[in-house]
Amino acid sequence: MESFVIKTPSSSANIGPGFDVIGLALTIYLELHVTIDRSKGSSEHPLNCRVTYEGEGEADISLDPQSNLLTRVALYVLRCHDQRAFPVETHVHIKNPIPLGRGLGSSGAAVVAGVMLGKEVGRLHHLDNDRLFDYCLMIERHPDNVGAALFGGFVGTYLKPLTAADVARTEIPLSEVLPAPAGGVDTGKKPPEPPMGIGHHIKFPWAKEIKAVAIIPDFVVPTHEARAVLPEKYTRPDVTFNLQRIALLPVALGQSPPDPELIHLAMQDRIHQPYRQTLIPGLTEVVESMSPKTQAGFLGVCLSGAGPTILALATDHFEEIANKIIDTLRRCNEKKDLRCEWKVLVPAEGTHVIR
Ligand SMILES: Nc1ncnc2c1ncn2[C@@H]1O[C@H](COP(=O)(O)OP(=O)(O)OP(=O)(O)O)[C@@H](O)[C@H]1O
Ligand SMILES: N[C@@H](CCO)C(=O)O
Repeated sequence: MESFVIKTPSSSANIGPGFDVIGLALTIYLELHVTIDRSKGSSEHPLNCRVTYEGEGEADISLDPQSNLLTRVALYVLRCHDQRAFPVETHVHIKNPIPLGRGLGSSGAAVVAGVMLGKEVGRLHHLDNDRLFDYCLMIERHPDNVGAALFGGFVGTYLKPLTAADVARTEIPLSEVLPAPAGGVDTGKKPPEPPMGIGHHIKFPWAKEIKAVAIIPDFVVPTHEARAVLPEKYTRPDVTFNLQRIALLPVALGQSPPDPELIHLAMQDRIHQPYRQTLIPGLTEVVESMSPKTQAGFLGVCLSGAGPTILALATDHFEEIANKIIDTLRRCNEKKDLRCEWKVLVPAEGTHVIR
């Protein structure tokens, strides 16, 4: 019997001005506990895989390996390597403490863990993390969450310009990359393989004094809806505003001791947060009311990913900061008893396999 655990961190994307570029891996981990009994002759489970699940969204996540996002992603990697199913007999137990659709990269973590699952069960040892990143980008098309979840820490991610033929390959509809149900009618057709070297990342330093306070409201904002409210075009002053801040952000967050005024300025944004205010009542009020001048320990604040989680960076006074943000969210929300959880997190290790 073979067994191993895949651990993948949650993540916060954007950190203010870095829309679709910057990601921060955080210390809430998705875990896959995998066992494979290759001695069994056959399996009663579809695709030779039994899926069990505990944690966030337990009632909603499909346990059918043909429909579950994680196993479909693993199967995509396997099928690109002429393996049509999981090895007999695979059991994947998913432990997921990352809240779904809240801006903490649950889908990015699922995609990264799924790609790693495909590599491990398929014994595809030649696939290094840079190549796995290409596979992730065929599924989640913005690199910030998957980059942070795969490589860990505080990262800048970017895509290389692709040839026309490669663009055509990455623009293949997701339904062809990840046919659902994955085991439907198996035509034996190989799915489109990712072009080589689509995605890249660079690691930024992170000052040890800085902690991330995640304030997690009890409602879902699906990423596709939060992307649909963004405009197609921006004005030159808004683009310049963000460029000026993104040039500061990685330096400001790497400096020890941190400079609160510089961080506060570097976390401002005009590309996504103002438009998402409609989906997250109170976001603008939180961003405009919090300042290092009036709140001890506070450095800066932003929307985490596509929201609704709010991410405050701070050196101390975490509870006071979280409570102020929760009060503002409640004041601006129709639901005055809006429930919010909060957690103090730090940069996390990237995806790894424990044997
Ligand atoms: N462990 C998992 N297993 C299966 N499906 C998952 C898992 N985690 C996330 N998903 C799918 O991803 C969806 C959430 O993705 P979405 O991109 O909307 O939000 P998010 O990734 O949590 O937030 P953000 O992208 O803003 O950080 C869930 O509704 C579910 O369909
Ligand atoms: N950069 C992405 C992250 C969410 O997945 C967005 O803000 O839409």
